[in-house]
Amino acid sequence: MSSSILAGLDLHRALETGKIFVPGTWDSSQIRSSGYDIRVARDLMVLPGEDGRVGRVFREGEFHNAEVLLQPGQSAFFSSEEKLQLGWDLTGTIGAKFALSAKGLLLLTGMIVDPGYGLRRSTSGEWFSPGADRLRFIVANVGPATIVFRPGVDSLAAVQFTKIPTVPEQMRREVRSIGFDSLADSLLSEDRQNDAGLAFFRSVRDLRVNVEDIDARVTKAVSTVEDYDKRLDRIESATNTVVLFGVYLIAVTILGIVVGNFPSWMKAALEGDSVIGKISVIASGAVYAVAAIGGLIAVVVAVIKSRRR
Ligand SMILES: Nc1ccn([C@H]2C[C@H](O)[C@@H](COP(=O)(O)OP(=O)(O)OP(=O)(O)O)O2)c(=O)n1
Repeated sequence: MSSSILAGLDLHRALETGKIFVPGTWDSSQIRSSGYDIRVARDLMVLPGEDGRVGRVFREGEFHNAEVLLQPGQSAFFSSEEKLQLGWDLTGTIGAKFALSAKGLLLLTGMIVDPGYGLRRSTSGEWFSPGADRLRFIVANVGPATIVFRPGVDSLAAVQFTKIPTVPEQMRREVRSIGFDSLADSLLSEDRQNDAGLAFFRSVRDLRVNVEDIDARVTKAVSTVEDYDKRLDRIESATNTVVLFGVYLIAVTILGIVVGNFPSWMKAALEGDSVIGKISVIASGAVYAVAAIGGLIAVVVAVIKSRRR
């Protein structure tokens, strides 16, 4: 007999006869034309804590119905709402859902659901379903925005079931997931020492928090330096004004002395006999007056300019 993917009526029939999930744990709205969308369970999950680290643990039967927010960089452990009891003639293939991948959800999962997953062998050798086994996933938000999950409602992964030749009696084994057992030890135990498969994403998140902290400090330092720069500018401008004012005062004082005494120097030179003396007094008086007035104008212009800065 060849293998074939369960689709349409065959898929419905397999679901309704309990060959895939434990009755009451699956929902017909999740059926696709050739597969089934697994939902996030309301229990058996580990959610990020307050500081973004693995924190809140919901064990089997501890229900959490509120929305789960997965911030960028955060990761979580989820189980399927559906409980499995897969027949010996079926196998499942798990895949990510593109709508979630497009948001940046990274789904860490095994790919295969083995025939007989969820079944146990009794001491008398009979196979039965205790109705307990789920699928388990580690997810990480590696996207830019918060991803929201409604436990018991939202889809998490897709599964395609394939009809295969029935596993012969002598080859049947209870299917255990060593991966989950080791996760259960580290994530669900009271004494949680690490974040199991989630550590990488926590480290990335911690790194981002550190970088944001450094960024904030650099921005603050730059603004402080700019502040000091402005203050230095103001001090420099005030100092220049004081110096210019000093120069102005000296210039005005000398000008005052010269203007006050010039008539008497002029009179003495004109009454004297020396022609050179007369010319030099008149020339030096004129040069001094031009230089002093020019200097005064230059100082006033410089003061006005420095005040405008
Ligand atoms: N996301 C998944 C994928 C698989 N399984 C279940 C169904 C599989 O039949 C069983 C074993 O699958 P894997 O081989 O992928 O898991 P492990 O590597 O943990 O198991 P093992 O080491 O036994 O191969 O685990 C699960 O619970 N959750």
